Amino acid sequence: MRIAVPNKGRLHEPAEDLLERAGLHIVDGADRQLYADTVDPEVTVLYARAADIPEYVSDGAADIGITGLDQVRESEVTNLAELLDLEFGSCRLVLAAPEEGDIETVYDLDGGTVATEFPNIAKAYFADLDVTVDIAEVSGATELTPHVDIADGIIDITSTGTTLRMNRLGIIDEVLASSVRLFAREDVADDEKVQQVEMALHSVLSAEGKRYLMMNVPENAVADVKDVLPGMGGPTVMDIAGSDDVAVHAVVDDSHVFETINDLKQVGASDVLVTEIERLVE
Ligand SMILES: Nc1ncnc2c1ncn2[C@@H]1O[C@H](COP(=O)(O)OP(=O)(O)OP(=O)(O)O)[C@@H](O)[C@H]1O
Ligand SMILES: O=P(O)(O)OC[C@H]1O[C@H](OP(=O)(O)OP(=O)(O)O)[C@H](O)[C@@H]1O
Ligand SMILES: [Mg+2]
Repeated sequence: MRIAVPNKGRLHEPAEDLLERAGLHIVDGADRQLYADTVDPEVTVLYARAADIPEYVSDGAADIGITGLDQVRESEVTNLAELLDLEFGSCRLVLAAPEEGDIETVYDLDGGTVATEFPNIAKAYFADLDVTVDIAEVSGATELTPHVDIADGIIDITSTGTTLRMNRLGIIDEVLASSVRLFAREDVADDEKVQQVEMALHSVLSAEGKRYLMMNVPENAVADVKDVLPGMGGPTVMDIAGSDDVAVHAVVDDSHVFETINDLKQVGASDVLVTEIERLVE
């Protein structure tokens, strides 16, 4: 089973980091530039450009891929199944035009030209709205094109909005909200190995924003402690050898930890430990 992972650019590091945290450690292979082994002898990594990954998975060069939804849509391959939203690389593909120009809605672009690195997404977007435009395909610096009379508007990625602002371009419409996805070729999506990888990555996402609380509690205060804990399911209660206290363990949302610890102290808990959770398999 082969996973295609971005080889460079902004998605490379977070994608590798996620595999690491999921326990799918990458072992230095002979040629890490192209392929790498993982701790699981049945799973290898293929490093590829973010834009090529959907095609590679579709064609069988890899079985699973990690890349942006924008790249999956642009590739127009139809045999992929999305397994997970990996919740990084979030951005929006937007239609934008010069702020001081006379283009205020998408319909003002009818008969005009739009520059983009995403010609297939752009064509589908305008076809849907029945707006006729020429698509000028560019490979970067799209934001410049309206200022050098190459295009009337653009469809491009924005995240902080800095680049659009610097180029005095205003957003007219959102074309696609994107983030990085885990996807597999449909014919292998239900395979055991694919499911195992999905579960491993999912467990990392599930643990995000959660904390593990451990504390000692007098036996007669356990009911009060349970009332205070907002955690998932009931807490785990364990005897402590040679003590009248019991140990209570629970998983709590990070956003509730501050308040919960104060409440726990009030009802008699002591020696409260808060730790991070690496993975959570539900
Ligand atoms: N602000 C952003 N700009 C560009 N891409 C983003 C942004 N935020 C998230 N992404 C995601 O990252 C993908 C771009 O990956 P790519 O490998 O091209 O990275 P890059 O950092 O733009 O590298 P390159 O130097 O090759 O342009 C996009 O398709 C999108 O899914
Ligand atoms: O809203 P912002 O935070 O400003 O981000 C958007 C910009 O980032 C990307 O460019 P990138 O840095 O990838 O350079 P590139 O055009 O060379 O790919 C994208 O093409 C936009 O230009
Ligand atoms: Mg880029």
